[in-house]
Amino acid sequence: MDLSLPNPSWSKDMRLLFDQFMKKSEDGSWKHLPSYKNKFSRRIEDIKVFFPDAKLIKEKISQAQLFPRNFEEGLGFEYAMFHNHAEDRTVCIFQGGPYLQGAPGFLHGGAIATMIDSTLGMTALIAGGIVMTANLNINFKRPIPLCSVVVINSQVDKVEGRKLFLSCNIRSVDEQTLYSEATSLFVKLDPEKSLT
Ligand SMILES: CCCCC/C=C\C/C=C\CCCCCCCC(=O)SCCNC(=O)CCNC(=O)[C@H](O)C(C)(C)COP(=O)(O)OP(=O)(O)OC[C@H]1O[C@@H](n2cnc3c(N)ncnc32)[C@H](O)[C@@H]1OP(=O)(O)O
Repeated sequence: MDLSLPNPSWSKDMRLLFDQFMKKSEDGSWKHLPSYKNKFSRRIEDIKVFFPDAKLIKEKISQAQLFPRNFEEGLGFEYAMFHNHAEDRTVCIFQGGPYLQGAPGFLHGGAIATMIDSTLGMTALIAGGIVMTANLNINFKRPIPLCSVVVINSQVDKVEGRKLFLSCNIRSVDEQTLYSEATSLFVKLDPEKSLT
């Protein structure tokens, strides 16, 4: 089940943004990225190269679920991503639910970091294949109100061999508030090196 499609917990803002990006996707310049709880099978052969322990693959990965998709509808991370291939960038529309509270009435910094890492990670994955986050720097500039909708804009800034440098920002829907900014380094995994 694609969990990045609208559901009844989505606010009017979230739905409006989703519809706008779906419209932009009609000419092929943007692409909606589906998102599943536990569908890793498409990449399982790639993953086996880096995690050669067959027992782990069979027992653990078959039970694995994507962390931000492990909340009941509307309570945690509601999000949808759209990718622009020509510009090497991804936009994530994100509504953080009540179970993501940090300071009273606001999102937890770890929840914000999760969505930043996920959005940058998807952008890096599309640009570079199997990558992992090596470094992530976040400036939290304004607190994000719980249950509000924000827009995460991420892009690939530079590629140097196996290293992909990406950045992103989080803004309010009206673009007037800059909530967070981040820079990151993703490293393309080397099939010659074991991760464990
Ligand atoms: C991984 C499987 C993906 C499969 C995808 C399937 C489906 C996708 C579905 C959903 C995707 C959602 C997206 C989620 C994204 C979430 C991503 C994460 O959170 S990953 C988890 C957190 N990260 C880690 O646990 C990584 C731990 N670190 C490592 O394993 C290693 O350090 C490494 C990052 C793999 C790099 O190790 P490696 O041996 O390969 O490289 P080197 O150490 O030789 O470094 C290469 C190069 O990079 C420079 N480097 C490395 N680290 C840093 C750093 N922290 N800061 C600065 N520079 C760094 C290093 O100096 C080398 O540079 P140079 O070549 O110039 O010498």
